[in-house]
Amino acid sequence: MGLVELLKSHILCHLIIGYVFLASGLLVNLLQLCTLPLWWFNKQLARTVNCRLAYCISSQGVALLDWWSGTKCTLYTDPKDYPMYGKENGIVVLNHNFEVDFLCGWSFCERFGVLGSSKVLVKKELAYMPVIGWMWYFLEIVFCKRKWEEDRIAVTQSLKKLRDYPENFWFLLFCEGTRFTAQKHQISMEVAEKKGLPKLKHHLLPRTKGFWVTVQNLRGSVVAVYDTVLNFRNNETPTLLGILSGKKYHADLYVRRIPLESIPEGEAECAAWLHKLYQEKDNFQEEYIQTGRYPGPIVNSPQRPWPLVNWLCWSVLVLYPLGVFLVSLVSTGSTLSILVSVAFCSAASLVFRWMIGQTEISKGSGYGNKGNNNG
Ligand SMILES: CC/C=C\C/C=C\C/C=C\C/C=C\C/C=C\C/C=C\CCC(=O)SCCNC(=O)CCNC(=O)[C@H](O)C(C)(C)COP(=O)(O)OP(=O)(O)OC[C@H]1O[C@@H](n2cnc3c(N)ncnc32)[C@H](O)[C@@H]1OP(=O)(O)O
Ligand SMILES: CCCCCCCC/C=C\CCCCCCCC(=O)OC[C@@H](O)COP(=O)(O)O
Repeated sequence: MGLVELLKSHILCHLIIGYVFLASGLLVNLLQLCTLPLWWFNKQLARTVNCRLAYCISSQGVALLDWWSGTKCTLYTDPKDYPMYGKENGIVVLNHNFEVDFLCGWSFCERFGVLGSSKVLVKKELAYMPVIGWMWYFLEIVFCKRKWEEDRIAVTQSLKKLRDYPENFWFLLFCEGTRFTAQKHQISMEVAEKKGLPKLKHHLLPRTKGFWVTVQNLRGSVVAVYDTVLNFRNNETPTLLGILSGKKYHADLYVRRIPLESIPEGEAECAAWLHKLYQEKDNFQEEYIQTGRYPGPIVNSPQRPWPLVNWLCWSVLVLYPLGVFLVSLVSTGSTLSILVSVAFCSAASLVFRWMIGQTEISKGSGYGNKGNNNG
């Protein structure tokens, strides 16, 4: 292991990265809170300002993936569709097998200039997470309880609000509703059998209601569905802790652009369309496993330097006062103030570790398991 690798895997580096993320993130959350009065005077301006502020947070995740760990993300897509990416609103349908799929998603959003405005149908539990959950609130992210009777009205209302959003956005849907595990797969295939649907080898059976309600409510504002399949080379299953330790991975993303007008309007027809899409996704996944490639050519989608610039700026801004504080603490601080500071740093480290834990599949929800949500 070289010196740089050793440094990247050192806990002190992780603590510094965690401190920069939490301190800058909470500052941004505070700035977002200050934009509240603006919503009454100029809603569109408030939304644009919040997109820029959110970029300051999510692009730190991209900096970690692209610049710190050096992970490469390769895009397979039709070159004819490429110029449209980032220039129109799209619904992204992605497989949900990996702990860092959201980071790869963010990395592509960054490359196409839609990182600050990107949206997702996300489980309500994440709304309470400091920094990211609070940032999402100001981005008008759509939260769901994964209980349709309770979600139907709230999700529809949130989606309707996005119709006049002033920035181009991608709306991410993990239609499987939860991360892939062998047990959840087996249960969802039992459901597929009962419903007379063909079995899927690499995906859980998609939940169709969220997709239907999203397509219906964003029609006219969203132009296309981006069917996307994500995989990592060499059968790797990357983790956020691995990325934090500087481990380099190689992601391959397949994107297929489908015009929204080709998707049926009726609920049953739309559901059938989505089931067919997942059968096709399953075939692309199989092809990747067999050949290490997707259909279609690789298109160069270059990284931009802004996530790194943003990260360095925030690091200077929050590390300098920390340094000054630590020097004065060591030189003049009482034992009590040193103990309080140590306790505070330990609590912050625990919060950061807890946030990372939210990405770990082994700590995932029981949604989709037997006895849980219609399983
Ligand atoms: C060029 C590059 C392009 C792209 C780049 C890629 C991406 C970048 C884009 C954007 C990035 C933006 C942000 C990313 C950042 C972070 C996000 C990170 C993670 C958060 C994600 C989540 O939180 S996922 C969980 C929440 N989301 C969802 O659940 C969405 C899917 N779910 C639905 O749509 C649901 O329908 C629902 C949530 C709306 C309602 O849930 P409910 O459970 O009530 O669902 P249903 O009513 O649909 O379920 C009941 C029906 O399902 C049948 N059933 C029962 N058991 C099962 C089972 N085990 N599996 C499957 N189906 C089952 C049951 O029989 C019912 O059937 P019906 O016939 O009655 O419908
Ligand atoms: C330079 C600093 C960089 C910091 C990098 C960012 C670190 C942020 C730490 C945590 C980010 C948490 C984001 C959580 C979003 C991902 C969670 C997720 O993937 O949810 C799973 C959900 O779909 C389904 O849940 P279940 O599978 O049912 O359970």
